[in-house]
Amino acid sequence: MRTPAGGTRSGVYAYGVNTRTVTADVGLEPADGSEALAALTAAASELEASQQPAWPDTAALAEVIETLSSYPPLVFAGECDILTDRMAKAAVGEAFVLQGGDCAETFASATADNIRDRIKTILQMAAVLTYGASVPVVKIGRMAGQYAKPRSSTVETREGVTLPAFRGDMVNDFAFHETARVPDPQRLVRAYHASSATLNLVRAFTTGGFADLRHVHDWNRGFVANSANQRYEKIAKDIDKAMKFMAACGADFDAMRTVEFYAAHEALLLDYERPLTRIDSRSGRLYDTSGHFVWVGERTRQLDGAHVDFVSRISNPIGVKLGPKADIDEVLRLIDKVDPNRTPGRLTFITRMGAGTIRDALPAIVDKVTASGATVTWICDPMHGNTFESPSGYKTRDFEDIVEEVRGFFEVHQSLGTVPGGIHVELTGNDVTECLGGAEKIIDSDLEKRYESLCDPRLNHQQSLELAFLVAEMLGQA
Ligand SMILES: O=C[C@H](O)[C@H](O)COP(=O)(O)O
Ligand SMILES: C=C(OP(=O)(O)O)C(=O)O
Repeated sequence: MRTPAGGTRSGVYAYGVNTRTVTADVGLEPADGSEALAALTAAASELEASQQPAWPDTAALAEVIETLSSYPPLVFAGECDILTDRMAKAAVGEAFVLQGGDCAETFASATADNIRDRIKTILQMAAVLTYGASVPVVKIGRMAGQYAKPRSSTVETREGVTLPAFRGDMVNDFAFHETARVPDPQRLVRAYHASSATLNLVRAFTTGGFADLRHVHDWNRGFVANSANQRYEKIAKDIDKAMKFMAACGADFDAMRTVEFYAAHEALLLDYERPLTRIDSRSGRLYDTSGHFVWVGERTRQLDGAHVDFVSRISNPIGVKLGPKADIDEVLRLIDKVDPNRTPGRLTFITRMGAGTIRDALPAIVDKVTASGATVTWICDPMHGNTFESPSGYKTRDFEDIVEEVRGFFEVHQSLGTVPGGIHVELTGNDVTECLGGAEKIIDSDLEKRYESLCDPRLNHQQSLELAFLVAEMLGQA
């Protein structure tokens, strides 16, 4: 798509992302990405894409894809590039990444209070981690797009009735009846609007004064006072002292009222991600404008599959999940495919091995990747390798296992001289009872009290902060 030279700058062009329909008019001949975009679209029909819904109404789907293609980008190419730089810093220990948010966002829970509380939790965690790591924390919400889920089974059976599995609000409804579970492409459009509203609020909260470090520190003091844990108290007191010292030195706290905050989700539903992929008019490169950072999951990272092909064609920073059975040759080929130019910050491996497995499974992978000369960012997801069914029948995780996997992650990297670049957690700002343990000592019989996740169990507000204090200790010792 070449655009005519001369004229005035269009708003869309100014942010560095061209839509398919908007022609920028800026006196420059922007790079042409139309061939790359056509190839990306063509790959849609050529490659096997796992974990996609069987949309019953393909004409309705085609209309929705057209609609999404005409909508404005949710994020901008320039923002994605900044995040790539931040991820590059995390790869070499000059930053630490905190990715967190719901397992599965829902349309109903995209409320101002829920979004505020999740951001608040992430900001509180980030303040503690910044102190522990003594480097900037890159804050990334698992939000504004995390509406689709890969499933172990295509169906769910309850009391002898078998229906299609719930695949996330972007696909079907959680209610267990036949019509609710039929994949409805209109939900892709709803997901776009819910993501747009969420991002709007995220941008307001993170730039409008809510994120002021002084408030965040006060919230943490409140948490520590209630927790009565001396280890956390010590860290909070140390942060207090550091802030007083900074104030005495004349630090401008007003300049710390805003924070950078990025949005991430699994690039699972290609019928959503492809139409939101746009040409960056500065460079002609493609960006998936549905989120700043997108990742490919453990179930969809086939080398010759559509997901890996898709992310290899876009220029966002990319994550790939690696489970305990990840094959090292496959991992090296993934690097060649997703990061052929070895761009710092481009590729993040999010390892999710399990607390009992990480010390055995991770070293060989990190070692071989390092030996290959590639620099990737290593992030620990201590959630997905530690899920089990409790005696009362809830899918849960134990807080101790989660902490233990992060501890193993740090130990492995320390022993290899490589960099533990961040953590990726499923969390909520609410007081749910989904994961066992933590200072509140949630036990199996508590799970039913407030189990609200529609898929996997999340850390609640309190458990999330505890994790941050414990990881800050690990960072302090690293
Ligand atoms: O979040 C990850 C997966 O979508 C989830 O663990 C799959 O859950 P299932 O095994 O219940 O399908
Ligand atoms: C599905 C997820 O994880 P994984 O691909 O690691 O199982 C997830 O993070 O939502």
